[in-house]
Amino acid sequence: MTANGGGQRTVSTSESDGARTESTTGDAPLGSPDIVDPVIEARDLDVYYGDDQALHGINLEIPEEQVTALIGPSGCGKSTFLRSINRMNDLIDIARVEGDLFFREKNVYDEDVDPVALRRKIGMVFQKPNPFPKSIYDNVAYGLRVQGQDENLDEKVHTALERAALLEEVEDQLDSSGLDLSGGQQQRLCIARAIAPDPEVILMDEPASALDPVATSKIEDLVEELAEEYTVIIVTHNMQQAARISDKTAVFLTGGHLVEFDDTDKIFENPESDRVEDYITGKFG
Ligand SMILES: Nc1ncnc2c1ncn2[C@@H]1O[C@H](COP(=O)(O)OP(=O)(O)OP(=O)(O)O)[C@@H](O)[C@H]1O
Repeated sequence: MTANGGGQRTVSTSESDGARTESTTGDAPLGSPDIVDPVIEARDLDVYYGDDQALHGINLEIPEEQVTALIGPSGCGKSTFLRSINRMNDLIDIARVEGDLFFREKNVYDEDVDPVALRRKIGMVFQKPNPFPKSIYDNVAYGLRVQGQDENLDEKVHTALERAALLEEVEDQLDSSGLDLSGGQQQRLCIARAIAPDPEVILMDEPASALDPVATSKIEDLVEELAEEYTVIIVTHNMQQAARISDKTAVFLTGGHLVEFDDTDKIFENPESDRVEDYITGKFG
């Protein structure tokens, strides 16, 4: 994978309200609310798989401690964008990133960024629950041990399970295999594993799509709770889910373009783009 860490970028700061307004080489999506001190910032981000361009000139600022939903039809690049944030696309040989992706104003594609350290700060939860074939305790402790964060391990494991709304259900069986839990519990275990190292951002790629309605509802409640402490970015196919749990919504449309980004209520009640309105109202996609 290659990346251009030195994209063109101009930033001006409005002194009146402290909000940043930016002009870049690419177009901002419609809507584009002023985000003060964004945690994640994409500037003219292009992603290619071989010769195929999956994302075109993405400009997006993600606010702190809110839930941002990424929605759009299949193949529009939602997962690609999510994976570019913590460099999971590095694991795909033919993936190539151009443009800038900042985490707290540091370009994550700079040469001095260690992707493993980055993923501690920007954790990820996948569509299909993927616990390790280990005990519940060891699933959560795994990342902490690898990172040498094993002082007060019991306390950290308990805290992570509690934050993932799983502790009550498993506290008497921490030595049992994580694989013996239900699908919904396994997904909450994966969330506990992701938050144990105390990240700032949690990326979620359709975390409830493999779950039944009750388990889905628990994950949705949990996502809203997590946003009190973490910045959550969630890909979902389920528009009702995006409307229920997110504060901001980014709409990607076919061809890998980010068309509109705004407060979730605005996107669902009165979007700027006719194409977004057609998508939201089910006319395509
Ligand atoms: N590993 C890969 N190798 C080659 N092309 C890929 C790869 N992953 C994704 N793509 C292509 O990139 C484009 C965007 O895919 P991506 O999975 O990011 O879309 P998506 O919006 O998340 O789709 P879905 O909602 O179906 O999961 C698609 O054309 C897809 O075929």
